[in-house]
Amino acid sequence: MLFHVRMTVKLPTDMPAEQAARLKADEKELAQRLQREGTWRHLWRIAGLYANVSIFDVADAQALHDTLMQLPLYPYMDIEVMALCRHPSSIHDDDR
Ligand SMILES: O=C(O)C[C@H]1C=CC(=O)O1
Repeated sequence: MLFHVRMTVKLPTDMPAEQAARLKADEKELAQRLQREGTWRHLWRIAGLYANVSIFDVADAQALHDTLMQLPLYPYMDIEVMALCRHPSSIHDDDR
């Protein structure tokens, strides 16, 4: 099942730089693993914002929830989710 996810990162302004750098590095490692595994299908920066638009490919809403909760930056993100289904005019066989 595909989900459109928008994540907006809001790190506390008083977070020590080292802690922020560690969180970002851990997030990057997991994000890249999930992309290699096919779970995190698309990851785009929203221009001008510390935010992204992503497409996740997971079994169901529970699996998406569990994946998002694992993200190191999860406690510092606002997350909006939209469930997606196949568009009848899509030419992409893997849109499901
Ligand atoms: O930078 C972000 O948008 C937040 C998060 C998502 C992937 C990643 O590496 O960090």
